[in-house]
This record gives sequence, C-alpha cells and structure tokens, in this order.
Amino acid sequence: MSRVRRAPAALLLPAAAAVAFLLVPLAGVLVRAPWPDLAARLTDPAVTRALSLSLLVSGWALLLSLLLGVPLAWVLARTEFPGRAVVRSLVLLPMVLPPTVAGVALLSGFGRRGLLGGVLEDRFGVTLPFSTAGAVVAAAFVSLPFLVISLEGTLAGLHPRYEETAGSLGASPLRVFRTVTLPMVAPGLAAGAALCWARALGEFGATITFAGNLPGRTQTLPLQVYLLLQDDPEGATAVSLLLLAVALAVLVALRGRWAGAVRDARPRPGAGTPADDAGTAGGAGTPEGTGTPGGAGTPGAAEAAAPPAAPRAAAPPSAPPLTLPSGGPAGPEEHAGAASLRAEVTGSTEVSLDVGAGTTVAVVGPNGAGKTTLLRALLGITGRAAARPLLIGGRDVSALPPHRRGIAWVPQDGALFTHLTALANTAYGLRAQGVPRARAHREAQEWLDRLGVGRLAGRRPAALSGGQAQRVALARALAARPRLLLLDEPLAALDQTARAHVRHALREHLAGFGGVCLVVTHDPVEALSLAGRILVLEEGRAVQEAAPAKIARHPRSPWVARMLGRNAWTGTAADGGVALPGGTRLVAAEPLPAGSPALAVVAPEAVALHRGRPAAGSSPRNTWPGTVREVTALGSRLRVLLTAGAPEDGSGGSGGSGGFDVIAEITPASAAELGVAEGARMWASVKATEVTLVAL
Ligand SMILES: Nc1ncnc2c1ncn2[C@@H]1O[C@H](COP(=O)(O)OP(=O)(O)OP(=O)(O)O)[C@@H](O)[C@H]1O
Repeated sequence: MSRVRRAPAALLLPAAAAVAFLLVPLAGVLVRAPWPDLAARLTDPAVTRALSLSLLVSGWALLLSLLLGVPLAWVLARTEFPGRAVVRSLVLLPMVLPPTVAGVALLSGFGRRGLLGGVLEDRFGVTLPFSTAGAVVAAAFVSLPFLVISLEGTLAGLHPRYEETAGSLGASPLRVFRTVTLPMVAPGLAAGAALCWARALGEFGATITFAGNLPGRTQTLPLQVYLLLQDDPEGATAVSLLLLAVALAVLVALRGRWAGAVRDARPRPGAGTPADDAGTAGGAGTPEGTGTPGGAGTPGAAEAAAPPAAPRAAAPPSAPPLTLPSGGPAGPEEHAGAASLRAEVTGSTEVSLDVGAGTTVAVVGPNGAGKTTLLRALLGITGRAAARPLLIGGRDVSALPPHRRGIAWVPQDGALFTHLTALANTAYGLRAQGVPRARAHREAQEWLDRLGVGRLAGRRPAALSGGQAQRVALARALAARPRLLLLDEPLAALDQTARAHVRHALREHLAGFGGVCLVVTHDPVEALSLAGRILVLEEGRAVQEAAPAKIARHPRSPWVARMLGRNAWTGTAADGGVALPGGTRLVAAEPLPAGSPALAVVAPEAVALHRGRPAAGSSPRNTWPGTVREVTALGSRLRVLLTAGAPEDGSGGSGGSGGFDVIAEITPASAAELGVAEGARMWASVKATEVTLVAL
C-alpha cells in the first residue's frame, strides 16, 4: 500500500492531539511514580500477595479461555451453522459490555441465586461468588473474546486445503487439528493468548462485582490499585506502573501480530529454476512448449497434438534420469497394491468413471468445467457433488470419511505443511496411519530420494523452490500408500524448465503406481504425456473419455480440439461435408449423415496458404480467402492465424459470408515467399481428405 508523505494539516493536527491524549496519562504515571522507593513499594507483602494472586487468576483464566475458546474459534472459522452470526456477536459482547454489568450478569448466572449457581453449589459444592475461582471466572469472561476473535481471524487466513490434504493422507479430524491446524496457527494463537492474558491480568470491574475485594482471595493488583488510591496515591501509581509495564511488554512482543493472518507458504509461481532442480532431475530438461489452452492458434498447441504417449510411458531417452536408490522406480508392489476405480459422481458434476488399475487419467476442460469438484467429490470433501458408489479396488468406500478412503490428494500448490520439514511432511501420512516414527522417516527419506529431493529432507517448505515443493508434495502423497491418487494441476505453478523436470519425475513414478491416478490439467503436453486416458469435462459433464490418440484424432468438442492445437469448427453435416453457421461449407472425404451436428477438425499443418486463388486440383478441396491476423513462431515453424470469410473482391471461394478463424502452420521460408504478414490478404486451402468430421 502506498503512503503519502505529507498529511493535510486538518488531519494531522487532530491525529497528533489523539496521540497526546493517549500519551499524557501514561507520561503522568511515569512522572508521578515514586521512583526512589519504587522497589520497596513493589516488594511490599500486600503488593506481592496481590501480584501472585493476579498471576494465578490470569493464568487460570487463560487456561479456561484456551480450553473453551480454541474449539469455539475453530467452529466459527471452519463451520457453517444457523445462528453463527449470533454466536459471534455473543463472543464479542463482553468486549463492549461495561465490566460491572458483566459482573452483574455473572452473578445472575453463576451467583448463589443465579441460574446455574444453585446447581453448582448443591450438586458439586462449588461457590463461585467471592472466591478465587469466581475471580478466575470473571477474568475469563471478559478476556475470552480476545482469544477467540484473534484466533478466528488467523484460522480464516489458513486455507482449508492444508487440513483437507492432511485428511487425505489418512489423518483423523482430531489429529489434523492437533498436528496441522494448531501448529500452523501457532503465532496467531500465541498472540491471542497473550492479549487474553493481559486483559485477564488487568480485569477489575467484573471481578469486584462478582468476586468482591477480599485480600488474598480475590484482591488482584487492579483492585489493589483502586484501594491504594484512597489513602496512598503514590503506592497506587507504583502498582499502576507495574501493570502498565506488563501491558506494554505484551504489546511490544506482539507488534501487531495478533491482527495478522497466517503466512501462506504457497510456492511462488515459477520459483523452480533450472539451478533449483539441477542435480535432482539430473540435468537440464529439454525446452518444451506448454500450449496454453484457449483459442485456436495458441503457440505450442501444435506440439501437444504430436503423437500421444502410451499410457504411463517410460521416460523418453532424452529425458534426464532420476537418481533411484534401489535400482528403479517404485514398483506396484511397493504401493498399497493395484486398485481399479469405479465411481458414479452426481451433483454439480456428473461423471461415471470406470478405470483400470494402473491407469493415469488426465481430466481436462475449460475453467469452471467441474474438474476440481470431481476430485473433491471423490475425496468426500464437498457438498456440491458426491461419488456413490465409489469402488476402489472393488471396495465401496463412499460411506467412509475422507481420511479412511485411501485417496491421496495433491492440491494445486502442493499445500506442504509449513511447520514441518520436507521429511516430516513426507512421513505425515505414514505417521497418521500408525507407522512408528523411525520407520516412517526412513520410508519418507527413500521417497524423497526417489523423487530427487532427498538432500532437501531437512528443509522447511519456505526454503524450497516451486519444483522442489511439488516433488516433496508428490513424495508425501505416494508415501501415504494411497489406492487412488488425485493431482490437481500438479505443474501449474512451475516455470517451463522446472515443469519439464517435474513432469518427467511424475511420469516415472506414476509408471510404478499400482492404483488409478487422476491428473487435472490445462496443459495438453501434460495430458498427452502423462495419461493413458483423457476425460474431457464441460459444464460439469463428461463430453469425451478416450485414449489420447483417439482424442487427438477425433476430439468431440471444439474446446479440446483447440487445446490440442487443431482447427475446430462446429456446424451441421450437409452435402458431403459440413455447413458452418456463417454459411461456409466444408467438403470432407468421409461425410456424416446430413443434418447431424458435427465438428470439423483440421490439423494446422494441413492448411496451405496461397497468394492468389488456388487452382482447382485433382482432389476436392476447400478454399477460402482471408486476412492474416497474427503470425507467431513455434519452434522452427510459423503459425499463421487467418480470418477467413467472404472475399473482399467478391471472387468467390467455398466460404460464405461469416468470418471464421483458420490456423495454418508453415515454414519461415514459405512465409517469406508468400509475403505473409499481419493484414495481408491470402487464400487458404485444405484438402477434403484432411478434414475429419466428428459427430457431436
Ligand atoms: N464452493 C463453491 N460454491 C459454489 N460454486 C462453486 C464452488 N466451487 C466451485 N463452484 C463452481 O462450480 C463450477 C466448477 O468449479 P471447479 O472448481 O470444479 O471447476 P474447474 O474445472 O476445476 O475450474 P478451473 O479450471 O478454473 O480450476 C464452477 O462454475 C464454479 O464456479
């Protein structure tokens, strides 16, 4: 946030007056304090007795607040229930209530004739008013809100994916709370506790009203200040100075941290550098295009349309080898065992899954298609969709809570637990499943070694690059021995080089994973190189599920065709081809029955460009005039985006009146020869044999 250097005088003056207003009384205490005999006054038996009582009362009040307030803050931050706003207002009430009114309320509730006081006295022999326990209750009543509000804010800043991931590694909700939630909000909790304790230490009004002013029992330091003020003002100032010093010390220690949120250890996008991963993947990766999905003509997309990889293909010879401690990638026998997946997902995402053991499925689709919802439904952590039945290895786990389903989830940023080292992160799932510490750590170290990040075992996530963090997250998921592995855009946060390295590592290790792996991705290279099947989702429904080769040849939706770098036009099968909405007709060698909705798919390499209208050849072809809109380099070739349509000179062609985009891929030499440049008028042609029609 930018700050102005000079504030307007009209604001500066009252602001300075406000500071003075706060400062003068404090300065007064400092000036009036009986400095020469301060030590003697503060060690007076009455003062020390009140001080010890204050410490006792505020300590117990803090403990009570922690016991009640921590769960309450969690419930307020993490759950939705009717009346949540009312409960939050109730928590805040003691902060704004006059303390004496709080005392009266406590008497009405816990006093001898109060709502609960009688029961406490008759059944348990506990009398709260005018007792030390009563002083504790009064102090806790007014200080509890400080803890709850501070902790609730911190919890709200802690993204639930950490807890959800811990659950997916097999940790029960209580274990997640103890081992992930609490440690990750520890700074906020400590700050809330300090504020709560300071407030309890200074409590006066509710205490004197509810617990009285009994020396040694309820007369805490603030009450003593009040008494001393009547016949020993200097003594009162000395004790006030002590309380002031404690309050200031708490504030200085907190330095505003109580208002802050949890520091998120999300790996910085693109943080992985070649150097970061050097030595982990064994060397420089080959530069690879990612082919950002989107409209046709995206640079890099053509590469994606290259021949698809076999399911869980072995690493290509050019890929750098990984360091494997035990002679090769983990075999299925090292996992929980081969497990197939069958699931009926219903709700906002509706998909039927039937996937053989050892298969990786890439889940692709436009933004908002329901990919993440599908994963969350399988995990059982969303109310928006549910998987029922959910058969993993033939066993229906749909009735089991998320932590007992055997499904490990790697969310987009890995969600490594910031308070644990890479080793402890990796061992987390095993520990949650009851594996003894030493063995869990040994296995975790082996997994880290396999993924090439063994030497980083002692580092916390904040000291890892994006690529390294992803490898640790993957090691953590695999080490938990899942039967189903869910990866949500595992490489999205990485830069190109780190992405190539981690993709290679991923492919290597998925090859040895016996269960089913679903990988959500927007990256065609990732989809084609990692997966044996591709599931295309659109608007929460599966539009296609097939092997990558089939999808590349016969994409059933314009989105997926364009993701794969193809030209794709939807229309209606007619007259030996397809009629596009603008009136253009495309001839295809293998037409579909007339009248059916169809998608015409053409590889950019199959589009030829001409300076003038091409002469009719021996085979039927489509020709359109158009204007070059964009020329981009793609490796050693150029991709030319042409808006085709009715020719400006009215010379005809097979195009109708509506414009549509055509991508052509040509060599720089032919581009120079043809005079391809943005704005140039050209002709494009495609042989009928190059047009694939897919029935929609
Ligand atoms: N908690 C939620 N409440 C309401 N709607 C939601 C919620 N989470 C997701 N949605 C909606 O559900 C649809 C599917 O969302 P989802 O996150 O599964 O899509 P996605 O395919 O993973 O998208 P992206 O590629 O952008 O990550 C979207 O329309 C989204 O707005």
